[in-house]
Amino acid sequence: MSKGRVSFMGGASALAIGVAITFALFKQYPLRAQLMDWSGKTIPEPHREWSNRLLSLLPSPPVGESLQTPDGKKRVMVFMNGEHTEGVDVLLDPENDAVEILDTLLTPKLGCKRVVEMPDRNPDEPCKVYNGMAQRVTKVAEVTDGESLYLVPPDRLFVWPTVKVGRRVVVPHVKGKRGAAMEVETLSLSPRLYMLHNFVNEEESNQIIKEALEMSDDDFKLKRSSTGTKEKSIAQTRTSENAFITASETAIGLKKRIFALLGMKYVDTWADGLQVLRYNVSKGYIDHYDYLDESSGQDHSFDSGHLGTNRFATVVLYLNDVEAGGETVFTLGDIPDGPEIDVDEAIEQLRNSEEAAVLAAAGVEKGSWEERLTALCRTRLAVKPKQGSAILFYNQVPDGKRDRASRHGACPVLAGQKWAANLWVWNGPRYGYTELDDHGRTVERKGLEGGLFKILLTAKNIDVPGAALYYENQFWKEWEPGHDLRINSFTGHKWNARVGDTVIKSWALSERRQEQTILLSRDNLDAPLPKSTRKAKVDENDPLEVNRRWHAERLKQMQA
Ligand SMILES: O=C(O)CCC(=O)C(=O)O
Ligand SMILES: [Fe+2]
Repeated sequence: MSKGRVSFMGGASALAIGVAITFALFKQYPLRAQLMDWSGKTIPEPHREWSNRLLSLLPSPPVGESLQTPDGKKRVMVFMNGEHTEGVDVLLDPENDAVEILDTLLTPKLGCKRVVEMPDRNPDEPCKVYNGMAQRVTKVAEVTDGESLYLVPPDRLFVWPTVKVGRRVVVPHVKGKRGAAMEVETLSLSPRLYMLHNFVNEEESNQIIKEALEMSDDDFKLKRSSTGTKEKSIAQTRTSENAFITASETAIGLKKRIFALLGMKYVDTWADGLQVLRYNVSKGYIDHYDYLDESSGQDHSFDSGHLGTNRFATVVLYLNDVEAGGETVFTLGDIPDGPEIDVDEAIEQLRNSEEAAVLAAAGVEKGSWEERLTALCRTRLAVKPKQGSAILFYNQVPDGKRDRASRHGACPVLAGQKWAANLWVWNGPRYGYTELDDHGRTVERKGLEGGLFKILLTAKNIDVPGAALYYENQFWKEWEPGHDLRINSFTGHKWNARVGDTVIKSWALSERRQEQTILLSRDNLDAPLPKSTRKAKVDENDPLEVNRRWHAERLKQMQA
């Protein structure tokens, strides 16, 4: 709330709006705050210019104040996306329901507008209106008297409001196979972190674990993570085993449920695959950000605060109960009570506790990241896994910029085993499914109109030694004769085979058939084999080579 800018005025006044429809908006109640601009100057009623500056409008009603809603009207508080202060008090008239233009009326009044001005987009496009359960509302009939509404700019996504820690909201519209009601509980305001109670049931959890264990495809099956490493080596800072489940009925059901909870329409390419994680004793994941670096690629803009796309929200599903440890910790998060304990002191405390022996027995050394993280897990904002629950947090703030407070890690397991699954949801098509348009905006790759069709591709090399498979210009995998590659692909994808730098064969997948095979053999090449099939020696530190490795790794993850 913008303290110091609040003034009160008596009397009542109604704002006439220049539209033929008679929604009663901004009715001023006795002792309610007046409209003012950023400088604190009161805006005289006849001259109210509704601009972005007016976002500092009104404080929430004083707690405990009860004001009667005039007969037949609905009284709501309207806030900007993700906010819970500086809302405006609005009266809606259900009689105008037929008009269905809630957005158009509310938007200019709060100064809600596009975050990024685009020459080819209408600057006056109204903001979308959501209720506090992530449901889009367009008619007064869908509004409940007394509830809060949220305005979401046309180029942004709804973000769950953080009203206060401990607040619980039931979400009956998010369907799932469950007995008990699904509830969203606010755990922290910064980062925006929520506990999703009863989000997955036991049967689904077990099914996902089973599918991860049964997976045989080399690229997706349960194995040590290679995130942040050179190809084929394993990560030392992420010691869980991961598997990507991309297409099973249970995984897709969970993905859809997550999108519904976020208030988003389900689009497969707006999320990575469901990633199943298994952590044994002492295993964890160092604190990190889920969003990708803005400099990560030239062919995609990761700048989500502007025209690009990046990982927007993360949901971590807890698939079992963990005996000890295994929390998800937010190392920069606000802790509800008590002063923050300094890291060194926390490590000291840990070394004097019984847990130190557990870590030592598992080979965790003093001074290691595992030790530091375990210490932080005891002293920072941390969520204990509980079968059936999940957490949601946002990696971006409501205007799309990266949220530095979203840094988190997986605490080393201290007893038992932890099974979890995560979904990284993007604020648009994810990397690998995009191209940049004339404005540098990340858009869905052309040629994919009409919907993506998923293809399980088998790549067979009959007799061309030294070949490699490329996804457009990006290295995918070494592809030697006799070693079939199994790939999840989509219509519109372009693959090619190279020997050294020479493209010897290309394929564009256009057929909407589920299982397809591409064949590489000496007698069906597009270009002759280069003279020497011996591969050029690679300089590991060459920036292009570093970039190529990065792309190959990211793509493998995102392809899932
Ligand atoms: O396992 C967890 O609790 C968190 C995992 C995580 O942060 C990730 O996979 O990005
Ligand atoms: Fe993460």
